[in-house]
Amino acid sequence: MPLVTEAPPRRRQTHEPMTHEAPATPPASHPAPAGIPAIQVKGVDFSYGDKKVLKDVSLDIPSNEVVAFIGPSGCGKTTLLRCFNRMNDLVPGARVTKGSIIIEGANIADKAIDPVQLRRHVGMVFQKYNPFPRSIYDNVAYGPRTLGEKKKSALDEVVEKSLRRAALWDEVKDRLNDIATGLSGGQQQRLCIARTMAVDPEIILMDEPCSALDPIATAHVEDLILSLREHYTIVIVTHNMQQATRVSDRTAFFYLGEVVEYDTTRKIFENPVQKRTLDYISGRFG
Ligand SMILES: Nc1ncnc2c1ncn2[C@@H]1O[C@H](COP(=O)(O)OP(=O)(O)OP(=O)(O)O)[C@@H](O)[C@H]1O
Repeated sequence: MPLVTEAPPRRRQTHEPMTHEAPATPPASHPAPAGIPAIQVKGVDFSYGDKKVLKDVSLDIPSNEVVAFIGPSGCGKTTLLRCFNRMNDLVPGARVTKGSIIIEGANIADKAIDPVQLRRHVGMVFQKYNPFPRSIYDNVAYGPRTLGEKKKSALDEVVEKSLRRAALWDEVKDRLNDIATGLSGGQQQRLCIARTMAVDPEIILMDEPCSALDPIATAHVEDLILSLREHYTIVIVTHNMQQATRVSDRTAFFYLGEVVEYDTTRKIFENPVQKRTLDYISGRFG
């Protein structure tokens, strides 16, 4: 089903719409047909109060790719990421003042879009892992339970599937009732990714997901990101340019609220067109 009932179906037929009417059956993942971007950003300006922080940003994020946002601090990467699931709605005075963001063929600013449903389609993983102080099982089962799933067998299934997808199952299968905050940092971040996946999003936003992790835990999460591309579209904000080269298919370089250059990651890092991109990736500023 599409995000809004009046739009023609463009993606998964079984997916719950982002409008208020929720179907009873949990959806299955079906990536968009090739050629339809998962996210289209068209000429977006964004302001916090009267401070404009994004200026005429346009880019298409293809389905089932990993797209990295890079650029110096304060250039608007996280702001754009948080536009994709309307997290900025929670910030007083924050708003898109021009342009549109299209996900699954629907303008996500449309009144028919329910932000809660939108956040099911567009999940988010934060910089600082933030599991609930409850069991490993309960963390992953939380989303499906909130959506009304009560059957133990169905919850068991989604918990196992999500933990397997997060490459964590083998490490935690014998202690699912242990408190989640007792896991290592890297395991907690992978648990948060499993929790995000448990409600079957199509897009996962990651805001510097490895910045609080040591190199080994970072490597695990990077491997995970690469394996998840098969099922999800991933947008990752990172300050780590090696990480962008390791995990992403495309990279957007932001500077002072604008997208200076957006291309395949190889092109951005090996042969950028813009001098500012070259200066940034070669460490001349930032
Ligand atoms: N809640 C807010 N209220 C007001 N201004 C904000 C808010 N959040 C961010 N900003 C400002 O918006 C601009 C862009 O911030 P944003 O966090 O999107 O940049 P960023 O590129 O992600 O930076 P970093 O890499 O440091 O996380 C900055 O000038 C920042 O100070």
